[in-house]
Amino acid sequence: MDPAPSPIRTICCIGAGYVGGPTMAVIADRCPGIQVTVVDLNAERIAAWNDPDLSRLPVYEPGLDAVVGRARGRNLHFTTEVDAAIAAADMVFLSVNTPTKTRGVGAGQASDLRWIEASARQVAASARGHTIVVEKSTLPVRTAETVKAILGAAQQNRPEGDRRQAKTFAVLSNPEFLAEGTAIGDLEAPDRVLIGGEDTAAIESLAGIYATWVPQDRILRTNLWSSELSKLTANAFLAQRISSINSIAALCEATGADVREVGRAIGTDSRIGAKFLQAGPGFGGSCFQKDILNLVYLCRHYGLDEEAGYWEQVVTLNTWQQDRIARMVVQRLFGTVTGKRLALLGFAFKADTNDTREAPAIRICQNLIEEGARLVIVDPKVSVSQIVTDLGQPPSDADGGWQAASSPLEAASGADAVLILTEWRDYATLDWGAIAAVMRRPAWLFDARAIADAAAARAAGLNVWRVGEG
Ligand SMILES: NC(=O)c1ccc[n+]([C@@H]2O[C@H](COP(=O)([O-])OP(=O)(O)OC[C@H]3O[C@@H](n4cnc5c(N)ncnc54)[C@H](O)[C@@H]3O)[C@@H](O)[C@H]2O)c1
Ligand SMILES: O=c1ccn([C@@H]2O[C@H](COP(=O)(O)OP(=O)(O)O[C@H]3O[C@H](CO)[C@@H](O)[C@H](O)[C@H]3O)[C@@H](O)[C@H]2O)c(=O)[nH]1
Repeated sequence: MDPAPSPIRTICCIGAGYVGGPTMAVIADRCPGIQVTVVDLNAERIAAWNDPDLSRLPVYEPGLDAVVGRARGRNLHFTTEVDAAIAAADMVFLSVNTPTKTRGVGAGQASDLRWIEASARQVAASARGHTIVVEKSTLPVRTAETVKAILGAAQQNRPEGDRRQAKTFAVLSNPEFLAEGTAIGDLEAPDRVLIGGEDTAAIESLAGIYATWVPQDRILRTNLWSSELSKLTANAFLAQRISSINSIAALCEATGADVREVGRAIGTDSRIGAKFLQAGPGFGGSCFQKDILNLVYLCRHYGLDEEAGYWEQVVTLNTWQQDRIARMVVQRLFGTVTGKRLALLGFAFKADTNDTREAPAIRICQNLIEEGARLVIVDPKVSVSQIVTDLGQPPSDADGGWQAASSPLEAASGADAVLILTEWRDYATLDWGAIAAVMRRPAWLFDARAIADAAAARAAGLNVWRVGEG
């Protein structure tokens, strides 16, 4: 029989990123009796988490500042002292990055697990007594085997004569389903919490933490492999819906149908559901593409080539949608954008985040830069230095260059077109009369999010293209 679950008093989370930071902040907020320490090798990031000015946290998420403000210094700590935090912890979350491999076997598809391995080795070296190790990162199915093997070697690696208490470990999978921009709401009221494992006491220790604020029927327990695979599968299904609706958007444009009407018509079927049917410039973010490619790689690894091809098509269609939008802009601007000023509204991969990882804006901008356009980019949360990194070139006013603007009106000044790429709420209420007045005619609005007031833009004399509108 498994021993009774022991209450958790100290948590260490390795990785103070978009997941580690908000997730641990909510746990600390909801469980004042648990000391939570978030560690990272990146000293700059840790300093930002400790910044007394809560508007300067390294992750922008609505509501995060209030949660951090309540818990930080009380039972929520951010530090670079990784080993000490692991040694003090009853439970260690691994919340490190797992990007797609860029070289070697599986490059372009498989997950790069070097950070998971390094953090597991650090836990193996620094843990004391019994430690529950929780995979919070998104991982290929069966990664827990690797984590267990590394932790298991901790005992064997002990120097002879080491009389300290033996180290023991339990490994759990507890993937995170938060979406950026709504992370705090998702964490405070999740659809479900998923815990995979073999050790019942460990599972119940972790379930006990969540049960502080999550109803029991939303805490799902599975085996390790189902838990790991469920995370990849959830993202694959969500991304598949976006590629599906984007493919229909193109057909709507060609036939006179309207993708929003089609979305509403199919979304009211309770078997389909209304969510994730917004056509747009393609999905971005650090997860969807990486996780589907990982699924593709796993299918191929297990000899399931047809399945691999099926899922791969979701990513292919997404890239096609981004290229299609850039091509369409060029085509409508008389086949050339060389030397033309184009205002780009929104650079983040979705609204309410400063994250630009895999943002569709990056590829669309690169395509337009390649065509010689002069881009003027504005985003309420993305820094100029981030855009420099993403586009791989500093601002310039040359053909094939980009500059930053501080408002949509400034970006539109002298422009032939405004292109909306992120659905920031402010873009729904832009003053099209004022914008049209400063643009060069004939002028266009290309609304890849279908968020702007198209009637007002048309009334102001702009030509309007909206994604999915025939
Ligand atoms: N971003 C999301 O919305 C989201 C949602 C659900 C799941 N995930 C998954 O969660 C994981 C983390 O994602 P993220 O967006 O927070 O990544 P991130 O890059 O923002 O953060 C990861 C952090 O881990 C740190 N790190 C790496 N190795 C370390 C080590 N050995 N010791 C200490 N720190 C180390 C890095 O410095 C970095 O700050 C990924 O597997 C991702 O797929 C992400
Ligand atoms: O109808 C829709 C919904 C989303 N998107 C786009 O899809 C991308 C991803 O959006 P979203 O899923 O809301 O944000 P993420 O933060 O990437 O969250 C996803 O990826 C996370 C990381 O794995 C998971 O935890 C979440 O459950 C999953 O929703 C963004 O570019 C959105 O603009 C659309 O184009 N149309």
